[in-house]
Amino acid sequence: MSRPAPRTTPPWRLLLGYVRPHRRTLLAGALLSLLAGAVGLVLPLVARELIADLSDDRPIGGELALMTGLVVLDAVLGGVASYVLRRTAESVVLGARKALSSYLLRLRITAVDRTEPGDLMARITSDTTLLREVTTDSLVGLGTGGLTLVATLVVMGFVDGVLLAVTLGVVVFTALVIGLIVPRINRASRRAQDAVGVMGASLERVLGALRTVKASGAEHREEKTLHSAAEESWRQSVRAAMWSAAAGNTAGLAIQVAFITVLAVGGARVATGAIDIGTLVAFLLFVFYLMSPIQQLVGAIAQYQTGSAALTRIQEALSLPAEPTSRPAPLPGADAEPASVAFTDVRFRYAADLPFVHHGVTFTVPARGMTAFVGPSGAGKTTVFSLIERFYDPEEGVVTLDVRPLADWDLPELRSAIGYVEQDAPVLSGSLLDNLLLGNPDADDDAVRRVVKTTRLDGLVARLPQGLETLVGHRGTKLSGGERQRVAIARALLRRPRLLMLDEATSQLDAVNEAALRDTVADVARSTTVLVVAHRLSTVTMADRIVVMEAGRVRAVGTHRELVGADPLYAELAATQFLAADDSPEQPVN
Ligand SMILES: Nc1ncnc2c1ncn2[C@@H]1O[C@H](COP(=O)(O)OP(=O)(O)OP(=O)(O)O)[C@@H](O)[C@H]1O
Repeated sequence: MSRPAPRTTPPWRLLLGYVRPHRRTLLAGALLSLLAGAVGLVLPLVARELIADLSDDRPIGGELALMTGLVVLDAVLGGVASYVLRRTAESVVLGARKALSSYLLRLRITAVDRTEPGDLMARITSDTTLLREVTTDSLVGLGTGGLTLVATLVVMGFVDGVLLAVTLGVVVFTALVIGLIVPRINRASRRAQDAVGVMGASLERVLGALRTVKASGAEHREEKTLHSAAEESWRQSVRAAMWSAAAGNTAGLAIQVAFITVLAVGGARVATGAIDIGTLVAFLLFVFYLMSPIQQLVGAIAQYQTGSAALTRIQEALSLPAEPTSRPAPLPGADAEPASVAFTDVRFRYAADLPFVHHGVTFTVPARGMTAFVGPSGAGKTTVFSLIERFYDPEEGVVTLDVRPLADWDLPELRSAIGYVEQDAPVLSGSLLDNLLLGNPDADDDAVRRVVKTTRLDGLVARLPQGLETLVGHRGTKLSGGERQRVAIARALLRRPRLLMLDEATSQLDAVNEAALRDTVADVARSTTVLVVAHRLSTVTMADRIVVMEAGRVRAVGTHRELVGADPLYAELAATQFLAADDSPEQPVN
């Protein structure tokens, strides 16, 4: 699914969209089960023949063979039908899961900021599962039940029109009652699924920070939140079950009422000679025969309500803003030129109801060399990187890469030019090698070895039992903070980016590793454009250019030496946090 589904799409259309690719198999399954039903209907007729032959002392071998054949055929047809239907239903679930997971991977970061990942996970795992029953019970039930109902009513019409009108009166009245119940099933199912989403979100929150939860002694409170979400889901599911049962029983009751009414009206008609007693008996049998399709239909409608609540939740996820689909772009080649970056009067806020973070940011970074961003916490330094990656778009002003506005870039092409080490240097579960290759799966062994050496991970790799194949645990918990940072840097370097962005990438490193990485970064900066958000002056003093930011504005740009003299804020930062101006190596501004 490449476009968000419009909010107005009714759930059944969405369902048909998922079912359409499997309509032939679904139809085949439905026909097979109808056929199995028809074979089942023939059996009593053969049995009647058999009994007649027995009482007339005629041989019954033929009927016995036929009945055996029919029983086997019925079982085979029924088995195949249920396999085909179930398989189709699983394919529908698969289709929905694939569409939804592809879509969620393309979500815009603005959408991710506004949603709970745990709830989105519940939509992919739990809500899609509900489509299985909707496909088989609901769609097939509606088809086969509806068909049988209509066929039976037609036959009943031939038997006696007046009695049919009486039966229809009862059926229509029941339909109205069930029509009142159905929205309640939908509402309760929706709330039950929402509660599952809340549970997913709470679980994700707790498991993502279990150490902090334990250290804060918050298990008990978190447990309460989880339990109350689980209980809410239970309460609402039970409510849905109650209304479903009420709908089913209403259908059963309606048949009894129809039976009594037909008996009374039919009896009167027999008394007046309008119909004979045989017709009345036949009609009453048909009334009972109606029970099965009506209950099948009611079951299908009730099931559809649960499914449509799930479909609505799926549809909501598919309506979140996403990035356009496009082919993955190749990484820049070894001879690719470094990129230049410029911000012109950029004004940006994370959401319309939040204050502006950038109030007209302007700076230019030429190709090659290292530019450091410094300034107080919250000044908007990390936001600069987020805008360059196009996680967000500025409200006003222009950001360019290679003098080309970012809006004119193909997104994968833009991102393939950039290596980005985030502030908290995330490491994904999997092996160390998986993590290194995340940004460049085609990197050869040599490149990996080189980058492992330059980021000083070689000691770690040698120490680990399975070397690069060692699993690093959920979020890289088996690594130290400094090791995680070096993995993140190695991953970014392996992409051979035209622009390398490091957000406090050396903050957790010890002095030896930091010095080594500083040399590596200085080396990289000779052939690539490097942007660093720096909190340490050791990083800053080696920069070719420093951009001092304060409260969403650029205060000053210059070298360490220039800024210590020219910018009071920078001088203060240097005096309190960093080093003295003399520590600056002689570096020209590009
Ligand atoms: N995803 C977000 N949604 C809403 N507000 C955000 C988001 N990310 C950052 N902010 C806000 O934007 C402002 C600037 O954040 P930013 O991370 O760019 O600052 P920074 O200069 O990098 O700070 P630090 O040095 O502390 O990392 C902060 O006030 C922050 O609360």
